[in-house]
Amino acid sequence: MDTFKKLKHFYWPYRKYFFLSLFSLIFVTAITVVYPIVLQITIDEVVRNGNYSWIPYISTAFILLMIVKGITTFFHQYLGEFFGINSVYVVREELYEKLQVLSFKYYDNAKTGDLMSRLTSDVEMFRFFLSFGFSELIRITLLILFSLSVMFYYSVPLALVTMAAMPFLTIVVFQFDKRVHPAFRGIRKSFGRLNTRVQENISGMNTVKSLSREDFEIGRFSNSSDNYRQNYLQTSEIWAKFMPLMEFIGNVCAVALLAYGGYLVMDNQLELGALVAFFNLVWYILGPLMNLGFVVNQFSQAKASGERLLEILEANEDIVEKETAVDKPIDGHVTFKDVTFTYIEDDDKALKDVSFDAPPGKVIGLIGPTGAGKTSITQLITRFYEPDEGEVLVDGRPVDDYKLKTLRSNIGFVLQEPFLFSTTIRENIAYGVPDATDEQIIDAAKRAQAHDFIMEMPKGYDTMLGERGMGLSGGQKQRISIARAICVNPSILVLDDATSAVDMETEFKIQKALKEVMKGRTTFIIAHRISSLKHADEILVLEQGEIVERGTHDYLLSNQGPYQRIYDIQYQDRETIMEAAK
Ligand SMILES: Nc1ncnc2c1ncn2[C@@H]1O[C@H](COP(=O)(O)OP(=O)(O)OP(=O)(O)O)[C@@H](O)[C@H]1O
Repeated sequence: MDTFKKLKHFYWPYRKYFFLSLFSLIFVTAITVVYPIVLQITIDEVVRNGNYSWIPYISTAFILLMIVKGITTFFHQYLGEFFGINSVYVVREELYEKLQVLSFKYYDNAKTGDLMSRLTSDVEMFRFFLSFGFSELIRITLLILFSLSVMFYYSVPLALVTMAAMPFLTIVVFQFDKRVHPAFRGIRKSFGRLNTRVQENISGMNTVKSLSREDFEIGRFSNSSDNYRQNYLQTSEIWAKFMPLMEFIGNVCAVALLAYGGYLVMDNQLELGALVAFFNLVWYILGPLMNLGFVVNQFSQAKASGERLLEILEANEDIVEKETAVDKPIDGHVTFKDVTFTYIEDDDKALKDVSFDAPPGKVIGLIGPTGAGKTSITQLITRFYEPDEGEVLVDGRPVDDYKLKTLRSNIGFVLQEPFLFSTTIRENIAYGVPDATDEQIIDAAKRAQAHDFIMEMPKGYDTMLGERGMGLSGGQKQRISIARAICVNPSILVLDDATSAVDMETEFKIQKALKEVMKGRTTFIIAHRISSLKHADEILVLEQGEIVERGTHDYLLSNQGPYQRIYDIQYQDRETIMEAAK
C-alpha cells in the first residue's frame, strides 16, 4: 500500500468523484441483491401460495428498480473513469516535468524505451486500477456484505456453512497475490526492455543498415521478446494454477450448501424459494471472491506500475537551483579555478585541475585527442554536471549562484550533430525564443547563411522537417542550428566540432556564419582541426583531462609541444604526402 500512499496526492484531490461513484455503486450493488429476493417471493408467494395478483406489482417494482440501476450504473462508471483519468493526467504532467528537470547524470543511465513505457503503459495500468480496480474491490466487499445479510436473514445455519469456505478462499487469494506481484513486476520490466530495443533500433537504423547488422538486431529483438514471453507465461502459469483451485473451493462450498439446504427444505425448516434465492446469493459471494483474484492481479499490476512511476518521480535531482539564485544579465566572463571532475564515481577523472580565464568577447580554442575532456569543460559551464573540486565562475559568480534558466539561456550551443525537431524550419530556428518575430528569425537565418537555401524550399520557413531533421543535408542542419543560436543571442557560445561533418565549400559558408554569430560573444571552439581555431585568443591543449599547453596559435607553433605535433600531422605531413603523390 506504500506505493499508493506515496502517490496519494495525485488522486486524493479528485476523491469527490470517487466517492460519488462509490455512492452510486452502493445502489447498483443493493439492487443486484434484490434479484434473488424477487425470485424467492415469486416462488414462495406467487407460485406456491397462489398470490397471482402480486405479479403486476412485482413486475412494476422490478422495472422501476432496473431503471434506477441503469441510472446509477451510468454515474458509477462515468465518475469512476473521471476520477481515474483526471488523476493520471496530473501524474503524467508531473512525470514529464520531472523528466525535464532531471540532470544529464540521470539520462546517462536511463533508457529511452523504458522511460517511454513508464510514461505510457505504466501510467495506463495505474489509471485502470484507479478507474475500475478500486471500485471493483469495494463492489466485491459490498456484494459479499449485502448477500451475507440477506442469507443470515433467510437462515443462520445455512449462512454459516457458506461462510466456512471463505477463510480458505481468502488464504488462496492472499497466496496468489504474493506470487503474482513479483511476476507482474517482471513483466513490466521486460516490457520496458522490449521498448528500449525497438526505440534504439529505429533511432540507430542508419548504423544498423550500413553495418548490415539487421540479422543481429532481429536476434536481439527476439531475445527481448522471448524474455517478455517467458515472463508472461510464468505469470499465466500462476494464474492458471490458482483459478481452478479457487473455483474448486467455491464448488465444494456450493455442494455443501445444496446438501444441507436440501435437508432443511425437506425438514420444513426452510422455504423452497429461500433455498433457490440462497443458491443465487452464494454465487454473489463466491463469484466476487474468485474475481478477487482478477482484482488482486490488477492491483499487483498497478502497484508494480506505481513503483516504476515513483522511481522517476523520486529520482534524485542532483542539479538543484539555490533559493537565492539570481537572474542577472550575463556578460560572458568564464573562469575555471582548479576544476576536477568525474562523470561516474571511482572512474578516471574527465578533468584534472583545469584553470583558465575567458574574458567577455574572447575566443577560446579547445583542442586535443578524443576523450581529452574538451566537451566536459563546456558541460560544466552550463551546469549540466557539477565539478568534484574547484570552481566554475561566470562573471565572477559561481555558476550555481544563477538561476538555471538564466545561465543556460545565456549559453548557445552549435553541436556537431545538431538536433532538429520534426516541425517547421521557423519553429526550429525560434526554439530558444518562442516569441521571436519573423524579422528576427529571417535575420538570424540570413546571418547563418541559411536564408537562401530555406527560400529555395517549396514552403520556405514553413517547410516541415522529418524526425531528427531528415530532408536536410548535414551542412544545412548545421546552419539552421547556428541560426537558432543567433536567435537566442547568448553571451557565451560553444561550437562543438561544428564544422567537422561538412565539405570544404560548406565549411567555408559555415565559417562565415560562425564569424557572424561569434561577434561580441565569449566563444569556446572545440575542434580537431587547427584551421577551425587558429584565430582564437587562447588555445587550450588538453590531454587526458589536463591542460598540457596553452597560448596563441603563433606561440604554440614555436613551443615544440603537443600543439606543434598536431600541426605537423595536419599540415606539414600532409604537404609531404601531397608532394610524394605528385
Ligand atoms: N556521460 C558520460 N558518462 C561517463 N563518462 C563520460 C561521459 N561523457 C564523457 N565521458 C568520459 O569523459 C572523458 C572526457 O570526455 P569528453 O567528451 O569531454 O572528451 P572530448 O575531448 O570532448 O572528446 P571528443 O573529441 O571525442 O568529443 C572521456 O574519457 C569520456 O569517456
